[in-house]
Amino acid sequence: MAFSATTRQQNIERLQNETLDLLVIGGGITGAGVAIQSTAMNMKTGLIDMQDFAEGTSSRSTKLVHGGIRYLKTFDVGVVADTVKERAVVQGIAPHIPKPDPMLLPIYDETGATFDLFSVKVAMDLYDKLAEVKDPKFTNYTLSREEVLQREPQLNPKHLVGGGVYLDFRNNDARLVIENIKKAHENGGIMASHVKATGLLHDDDGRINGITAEDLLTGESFEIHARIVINTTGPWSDTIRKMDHTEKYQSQMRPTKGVHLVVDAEKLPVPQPTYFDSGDQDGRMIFVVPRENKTYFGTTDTDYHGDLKHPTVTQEDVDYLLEIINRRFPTAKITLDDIEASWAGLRPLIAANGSSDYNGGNSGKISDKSFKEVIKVVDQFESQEASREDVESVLNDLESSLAEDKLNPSAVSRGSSLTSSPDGLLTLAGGKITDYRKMAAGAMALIAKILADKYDAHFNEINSKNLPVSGGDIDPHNVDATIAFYAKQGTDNGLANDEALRIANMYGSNAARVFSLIGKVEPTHGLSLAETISLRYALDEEMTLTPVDYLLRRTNHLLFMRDTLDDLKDGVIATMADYLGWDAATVKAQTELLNQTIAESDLTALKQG
Ligand SMILES: Cc1cc2nc3c(=O)[nH]c(=O)nc-3n(C[C@H](O)[C@H](O)[C@H](O)COP(=O)(O)OP(=O)(O)OC[C@H]3O[C@@H](n4cnc5c(N)ncnc54)[C@H](O)[C@@H]3O)c2cc1C
Ligand SMILES: O=P(O)(O)OC[C@H](O)CO
Repeated sequence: MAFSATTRQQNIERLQNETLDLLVIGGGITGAGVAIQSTAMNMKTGLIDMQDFAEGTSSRSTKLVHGGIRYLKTFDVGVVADTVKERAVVQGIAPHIPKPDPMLLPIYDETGATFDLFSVKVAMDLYDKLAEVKDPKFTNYTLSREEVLQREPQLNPKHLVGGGVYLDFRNNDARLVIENIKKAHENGGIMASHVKATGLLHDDDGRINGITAEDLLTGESFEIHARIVINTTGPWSDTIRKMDHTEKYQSQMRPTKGVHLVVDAEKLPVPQPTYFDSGDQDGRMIFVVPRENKTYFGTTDTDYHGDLKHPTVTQEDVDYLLEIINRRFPTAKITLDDIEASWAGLRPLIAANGSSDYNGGNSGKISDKSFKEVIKVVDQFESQEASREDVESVLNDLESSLAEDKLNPSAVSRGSSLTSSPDGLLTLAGGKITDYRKMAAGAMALIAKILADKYDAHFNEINSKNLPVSGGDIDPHNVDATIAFYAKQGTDNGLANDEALRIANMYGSNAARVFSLIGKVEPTHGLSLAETISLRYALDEEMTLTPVDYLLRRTNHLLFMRDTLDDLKDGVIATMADYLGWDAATVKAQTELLNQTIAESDLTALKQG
């Protein structure tokens, strides 16, 4: 189904002229999850993102679907229970994306270790129980020191006492977003990238009924009218909440930066995803993940106060991660020059969140600071110096005692928050990619209630656990055979087996649409047939507007194919220029943007000192 640059233009015109039931601000995984469910319920839904879909945190994660076994250490069992159960749900609705990939957790006998051999078994058993893992292929087990070293001989043997192996899933985060967005579009949603919410509109009763927006590609400003507006802007959530120009809204977000670095697999060969303590007694655990023929590792977890759009990798981040990696893999001797790619993302942590509140309602006592604010605003209310809304706003932003500022970033809950401002702006923030479906289902329950109560508008119920994303029409219990079946359509039409498998794995049940382009589009500008049909599909059906959209988010070439990227990029730019009718100035600008993105990713500036 066409979902192209032309579709974007048409959708912007529709957003200007039609009143929506629901407008979603933010096209990361949280907004995409709301949009797929609201459109499945036949709500007239619009979604805008000021960047490309998934260009925020949702393409900058550790690329896992996992419950966060380390959160058990901070007794955040609620988040783990909610999230780890969702692994199987996400795999069920997007079978071509998350893939089971058991994690090796080496245990070191050192001060501040998250687990010892006893507690890791307890944690893994609880993790499996919560996730209802029953397949003996995937149930957890422990390894002796020798068995761990047999698997990963490069690991430092000093103080190593053994290890655990438990099920988690690898993920393609940006692909999960775009497949939700595409399905929402297929359901009739009105989606547009590079459209920025610039202000909130209110009716005569002061209730939010839309936004002002700007098409960032043309500079055109316009209004979008909707019965309900939900803010799913992750790290930007406070920015939207404060657009009301009411200082009463306290910040609720505490973004922390996480960095990943990529090296060639030969530099750091790991047979499976590996997860261990930093060893710095900072509560951090570090992932080392094999992906394609690379290995990436991370992450840092540092409070962030900079530009939300462009978190960057600093020398300090690199030093922190390399020190840990070279200590845990002493023969690897990874240096800055070995880094081929990198990415930095911002966790949209909720400062005052003791766990997830999918339908509102927080847990934990309130902090002393909040307690004083409550007393003050109630006194002001009683002396008519404050309104009821003022009191409600302070209550809305209570800071739980569990998340005082002094908590170190890694101890802050990864739970989510669903709140409603006094003017009716909904905000769904925090959480993880792994529980995006559950977060959205909670929000949809509230949205459906508001539409019924306020507008007498009723919509069909859905079971979002059975709502496949675009490309997800695959039996989740028979993925490999189905992917192989799809791939055969590629090899039958002249593709090499590895090319056909890459396309089948990437697009799932949409692979047939990609392969159907063979014979209709001819390779140009030196691109292979496989790359040509993949790029054409991205342009026709994935609202791909720039080479960075394609090379970083629709595919992961920029991160995991750095060594062949230079042979590819000019052909991608030239082919897009033909398709989109770019003039020389646009080609130059897009080339510069791509080169700048690549230089930022491979840390050219740091390497040049
Ligand atoms: C380092 C790191 C590792 C992680 N690893 C994992 C993991 O492996 N597994 C997991 O489950 N979770 C992981 N997470 C958490 C997960 O990535 C996030 O919880 C999730 O991506 C947040 O998605 P979101 O849609 O809420 O926010 P975002 O993805 O940031 O989306 C918000 C969107 O809103 C848009 N926006 C902002 N302002 C406006 C505006 N004014 N108008 C229009 N659009 C606007 C932005 O452009 C952005 O695209 C990780 C997070 C980090 C930082
Ligand atoms: O929640 P953290 O701090 O473990 O960071 C996110 C991980 O890297 C993957 O979810």
